[in-house]
Amino acid sequence: MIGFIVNPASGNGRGGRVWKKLEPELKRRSVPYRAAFTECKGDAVAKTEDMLRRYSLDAVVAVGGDGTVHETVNGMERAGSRDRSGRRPPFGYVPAGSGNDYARACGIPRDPAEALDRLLRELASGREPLSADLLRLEGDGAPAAANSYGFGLDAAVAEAVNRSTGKRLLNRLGLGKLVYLFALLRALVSYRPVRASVTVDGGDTRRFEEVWLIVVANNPCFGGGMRICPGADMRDGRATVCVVSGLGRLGLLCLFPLVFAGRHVGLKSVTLLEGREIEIEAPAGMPVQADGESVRLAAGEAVRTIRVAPGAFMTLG
Ligand SMILES: Nc1ncnc2c1ncn2[C@@H]1O[C@H](COP(=O)(O)OP(=O)(O)OP(=O)(O)O)[C@@H](O)[C@H]1O
Repeated sequence: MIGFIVNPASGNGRGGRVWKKLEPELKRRSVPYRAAFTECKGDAVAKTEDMLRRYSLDAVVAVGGDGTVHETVNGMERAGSRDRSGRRPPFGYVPAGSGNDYARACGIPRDPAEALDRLLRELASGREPLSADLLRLEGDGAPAAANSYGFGLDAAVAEAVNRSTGKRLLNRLGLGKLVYLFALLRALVSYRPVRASVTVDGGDTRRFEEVWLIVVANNPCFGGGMRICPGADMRDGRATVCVVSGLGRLGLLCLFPLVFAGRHVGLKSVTLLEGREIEIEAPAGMPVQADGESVRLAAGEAVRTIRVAPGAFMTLG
């Protein structure tokens, strides 16, 4: 049996529409399944955990955007990645969000019927699912990340979007992306870069001035297709770190379009590092996001450690 975690609100309601296409297909193919529909933020964590505790599953499949991937994978983590019969069902994904960075990294088709077909074929093949890494941020209750953690400007944008009161209305009008654009423009004007340092695998500490953002990534893209860490690979047991620092607002604006093609690599203001354990020392109030979802950390923490958990979950595709 396959357990589906469906976020009907993802992608401005695309999640609900995608499920309406998937369900008849599952019935037509006589695929046994259970579906749980998320109702609010955090619900996919609880519903995934519940699904795993109650059933023996061949796979747990998220239908939604990167936020749904994030919560589903964290729900699997909470259940110890095991189902009712003690097996480790693999994670599968049918993209229905607006960004879909996880799907990009895995080469999962954007078309839901194709994504489902690929997933079912893989399950039927009997091949061993691939193992994938997770990123874990040390600290009480901090969620794991499937794609990336971001510290700084990008996290300030995520925080502003989460708080936005007009988001629901704009989503209903199909203008959800405008919320991100407004939040980004505002952050570009108001965000103040900070001083920070990064230590990788206990080596030399690198110090940076005027830091706009630090991304620790498992996958190349974040923010809906920005190739911030082009070399990141969720199967190599390592994280890629990208630090954007030492430039003014105008410089940052010019850098922006380059990131979509990964052409920012090599610029003086961009530092890429790689390792298994990343220590970031930054002002305590620096905003943090995990897979695009804003994260609240205990106040006063100035040093954050992120560890790669190699092969922490199994994945289809
Ligand atoms: N029924 C619901 N109504 C409103 N929000 C929901 C519901 N279920 C889940 N959510 C929240 O919706 C948010 C967005 O989900 P998700 O990230 O999957 O979609 P997206 O933002 O459209 O896609 P992407 O992150 O790929 O751009 C998440 O914060 C999630 O917790």
